[in-house]
Amino acid sequence: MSLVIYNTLTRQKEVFKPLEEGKVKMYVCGPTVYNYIHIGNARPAIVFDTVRRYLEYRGYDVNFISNFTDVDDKLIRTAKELGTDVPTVAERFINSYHEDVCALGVQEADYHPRVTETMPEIIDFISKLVEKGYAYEAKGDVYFKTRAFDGYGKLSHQSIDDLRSGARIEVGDIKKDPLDFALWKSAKEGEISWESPWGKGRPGWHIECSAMAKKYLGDSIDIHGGGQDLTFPHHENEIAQSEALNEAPMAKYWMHNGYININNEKMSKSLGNFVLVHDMIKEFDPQVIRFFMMAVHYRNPINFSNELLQSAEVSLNRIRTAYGNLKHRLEVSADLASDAEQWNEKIEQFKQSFITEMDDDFNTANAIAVLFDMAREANVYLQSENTSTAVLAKFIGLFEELAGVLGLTLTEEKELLDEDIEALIEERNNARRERNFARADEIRDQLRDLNIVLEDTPQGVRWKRQ
Ligand SMILES: Nc1ncnc2c1ncn2[C@@H]1O[C@H](COP(=O)(O)OP(=O)(O)OP(=O)(O)O)[C@@H](O)[C@H]1O
Ligand SMILES: [Zn+2]
Repeated sequence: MSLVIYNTLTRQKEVFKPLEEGKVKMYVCGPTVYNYIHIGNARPAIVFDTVRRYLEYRGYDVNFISNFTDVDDKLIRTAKELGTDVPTVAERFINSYHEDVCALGVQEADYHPRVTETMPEIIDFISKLVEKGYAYEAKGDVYFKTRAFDGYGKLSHQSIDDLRSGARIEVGDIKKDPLDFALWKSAKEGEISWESPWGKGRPGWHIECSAMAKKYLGDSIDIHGGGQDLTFPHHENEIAQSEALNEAPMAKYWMHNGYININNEKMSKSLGNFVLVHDMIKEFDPQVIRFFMMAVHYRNPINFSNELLQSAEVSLNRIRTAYGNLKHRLEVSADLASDAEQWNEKIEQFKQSFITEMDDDFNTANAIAVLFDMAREANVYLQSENTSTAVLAKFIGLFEELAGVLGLTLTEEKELLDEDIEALIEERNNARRERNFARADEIRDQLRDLNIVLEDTPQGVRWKRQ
């Protein structure tokens, strides 16, 4: 069986075959860092983190790049409102982005380039487009000449004539065609700006991704991803810029995640109907939030509600409980079983089913259903008193392996309360009095793993959190 991916470019599932065997070059459009991210913005972060994890699980060497848009109109406006400058706003929200998505189990990309550190490459890219006749300068701005690029509209499956009839030149526009878009914008008085052959200014939004993908991954990449709303115009424009310059397909597979809606309307900052990750993770276990996203196929919409989150919690707990019970049995019981081979085979089949589901365009919803089946079987197995330690360990190992591919951990990380710590210390004191040093050491190690250090003093045991 091989992995198939739904490609927005061809509107069908295609067998995944990377440009270079065993390697995957992947670029995902990242956030504009002028605010905390909402749960909708978290979806591409979680979806493409899972895509990356699964590709790695399947043995690919993945090079994953995701940008930060750290200068644009919204950042300039926010800086003004807060009475500070653009780099300060960007730094603050890049940090919060990392904190929020890290809580959701998202691993950092191999690199997160920023617009402000890619200026020479962006300016060079635009200059070459002007040289090749794909772009023109007008009053300090530079525009991409859309009609000069043949394939315009191929990603969003729209003809250039239809697009043109729907667009019109606004009053005051200096571009020649309504579909032309800005590659470079001249600076207004007092705005953050960079020197360029066209005077002081800053890049338009689309050009940054073309320049960064080329700089870090080369002219052609394997997977380009982002939210569905980026298909047009952002990704269409990226294709026009990159393919006009590089004369090579920008990406082989274009992947887009569906929306998180609220009351069937896209969650977005402009509509004001958003829930911030920053606030949500104070109330909900972030793993439950991740599970809730994984429970739906990435191309389908999700209508966000607290009830849906609560049911995700119940579902995740079913898997966690089975996993916890297996671990407990492994700790307390001897190796007693006889039909281990049959069970080992059964467990192996769960792994194959999980892979089959994920190979089908990363169908995490069905992959989770496999985890449920496995939890049910584990519970059946635990009903027998004669369990084999090898089978228990195999169940546990596979739960950890497969949950790990989805970025989930199955143990709830509860913070120990002071009373819990003191109770454990008391138990350790008793163990020592009874000369049960093995148990006493075990408790010390358990606390150390939770970053709690014990100090034996003449006045008794003292403890502190590290
Ligand atoms: N409701 C949503 N559901 C799924 N993905 C979304 C949603 N809203 C934004 N995204 C995605 O989040 C990523 C970050 O985008 P960006 O920072 O530009 O946010 P945005 O599109 O400006 O958000 P908003 O629409 O709230 O203003 C993009 O890939 C975008 O497609
Ligand atoms: Zn982009």
